[in-house]
Amino acid sequence: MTAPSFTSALTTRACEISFDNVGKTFPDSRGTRTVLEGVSFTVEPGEIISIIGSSGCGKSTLLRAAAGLSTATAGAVRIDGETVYGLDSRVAVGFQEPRLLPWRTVEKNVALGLPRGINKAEGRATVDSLLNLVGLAAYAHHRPREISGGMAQRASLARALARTPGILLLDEPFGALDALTRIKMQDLLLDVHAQDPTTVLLVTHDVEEALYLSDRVVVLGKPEDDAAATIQRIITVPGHRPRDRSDHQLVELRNELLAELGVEAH
Ligand SMILES: Nc1ncnc2c1ncn2[C@@H]1O[C@H](COP(=O)(O)OP(=O)(O)OP(=O)(O)O)[C@@H](O)[C@H]1O
Repeated sequence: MTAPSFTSALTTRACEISFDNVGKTFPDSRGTRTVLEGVSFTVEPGEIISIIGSSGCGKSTLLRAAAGLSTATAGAVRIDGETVYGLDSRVAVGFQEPRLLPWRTVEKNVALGLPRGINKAEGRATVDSLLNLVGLAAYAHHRPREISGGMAQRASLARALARTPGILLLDEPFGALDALTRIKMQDLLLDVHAQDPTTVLLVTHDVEEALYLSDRVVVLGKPEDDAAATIQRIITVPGHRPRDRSDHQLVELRNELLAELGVEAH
């Protein structure tokens, strides 16, 4: 199924985001603990990059630093060359939970993502077009409790897109959805990106999802158990989107990555 075309009143200008020797140290009961160290890579404008790695290795920590929700304790995150110091109007973030306001309708929740200062007519046109895009036009006046989890996640994606972000940061956005809904959401994200190719940085536990969606996959990991995590390798995914999920090259790469993450795949 192809999503209806998206005609926003606004246009996206995809940004570059770069990580320059990024590190993060947290205080803990024994003093401090360095979770991430020496992370350097650049996401080109319009590129989709996934970050994978075992649980607790620091994927969300890296994304939070990119979102300006926390600060890197070493190195810098830069958007189009400018260091990130806090929330940036060019960035939108989507999480595993839809985080919709329960007392607002779907339409009003999506409108929350609109950039400040946008005029009413433009805002309305953008929200209508996004609701169409994510297949929620008929549910515009419903409250979050009246729609399914998958629909709520689509509303959340629409809210992130309402900002026409130069960078879309997604932390396990489809992780809580059933397998079928997850596949539909992945294809929706690809449709949206094909129509308006913004820069996407996605954290996922799902190696298959990373390979299906991304231009490149960043593998985070720890060289030793008690060390900080850093980049193990960056893989350029073969082929072009939309990819064939059963492509033998992808299946082999998936098995190789799962083995690296400590899972034997058959
Ligand atoms: N605010 C914080 N204070 C102290 N430690 C933290 C804080 N946030 C994260 N950590 C620690 O940093 C490490 C990395 O956490 P993070 O959530 O980034 O990992 P992750 O790779 O996203 O994990 P998962 O895949 O399980 O979601 C964890 O050990 C976590 O306990």
